[in-house]
Amino acid sequence: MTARFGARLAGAVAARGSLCAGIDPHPGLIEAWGLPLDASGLERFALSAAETLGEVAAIVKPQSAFFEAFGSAGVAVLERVVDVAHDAGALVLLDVKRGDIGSTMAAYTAAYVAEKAAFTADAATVSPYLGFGALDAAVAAAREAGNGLFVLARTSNPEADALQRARLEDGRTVAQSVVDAAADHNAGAEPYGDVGVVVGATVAPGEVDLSRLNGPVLAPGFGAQGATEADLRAVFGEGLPGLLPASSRDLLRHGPDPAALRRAAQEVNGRLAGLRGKGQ
Ligand SMILES: O=C(O)c1cc(=O)[nH]c(=O)n1[C@@H]1O[C@H](COP(=O)(O)O)[C@@H](O)[C@H]1O
Repeated sequence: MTARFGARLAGAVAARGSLCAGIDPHPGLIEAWGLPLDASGLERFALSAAETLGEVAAIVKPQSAFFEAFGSAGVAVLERVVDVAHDAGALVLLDVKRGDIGSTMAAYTAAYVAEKAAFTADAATVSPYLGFGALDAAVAAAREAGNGLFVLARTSNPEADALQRARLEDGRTVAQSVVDAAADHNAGAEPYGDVGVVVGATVAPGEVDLSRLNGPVLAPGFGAQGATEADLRAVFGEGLPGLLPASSRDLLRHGPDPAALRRAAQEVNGRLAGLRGKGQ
C-alpha cells in the first residue's frame, strides 16, 4: 500500500530538500523562453519545467490558472505536467485553490485528490473561506486516497490582511482558526499529518502559531514577492517540520536551459537546508 501523503512528503523532503518548485507559466515567461504564446508554447514550457524541476525538487506546484487560460488544450497540458513530474520523481501539489459548499467540494475532490481522481496529484490547495467545515468531506476523501490538502490560512498577498487578521469572538484571528482546524485533522500523525496550511513567507513574524499544526506548511512569497531566507527564519523559525518554501517566477526565470534551471533549484534547496530540522 502506498504511504499516506504526509509520510511521502517527509520522505521526499529528507531526500531532496524542502523547496516547493512552482510551475507558473506566465505569458511573459513563455515568451522569455522564446516560445510562442499559444498551447504549443505552454506545452513546451510546462513539460520542460516539470521534467527538470521534478528531478530535483521534493514537490512541484503547477498553478492551474495559467493552464486554464489556454482552455481545454491547457488543461490537457496540466494533466501531462502531473505525470511528467511524477515520472521525474517529485510529488505534485496542484494549485487550484478550490473552495465551495460541501456538495460541490465533493466534485472538486473527485477532480483532484480523491481515489481515482481525474488528475493524479498528491495534494491540492483549497480555500476555507466558505467555512472550514465545508472542507471536511474533502479532507476525508483525500486521506482515504492517501493524498493531502493545503488549506489557505494566512496568504502572502497584502489584500488578505484585513480578512485573515480579523478576530473571532474567541479572540483568535481568522487565520489562526484555520490553522487550528487543520491541526485537529493532523493530531497524532507521524511524522506529520496530511492537512497542510498555506502561510505566506511575507507575513509578520508571530502572526500565526503553528506549534500544534503537526502538518506541512506551504510558504509562498519567497523569491519574486520579496521574502528572503531571513524572512522565512523570522516567520517560521528553524527546524519547523514540513516547512515548504515555494518559489515560482524566481526559479523559472532561469530557463529555458534545463541545466541552468536545475542549478537554480539546487542552489535554493542548498540555502534552505539550514532551516530544516533534524531528520527532515
Ligand atoms: O497557494 C499558493 O500557492 C499561494 C498562496 C499564497 O498565499 N500566495 C501565493 O503566491 N500563492 C501561489 O504561489 C505562487 C507564487 O508565485 P511566485 O510569486 O512567482 O513565486 C503563485 O502560484 C501563487 O498563486
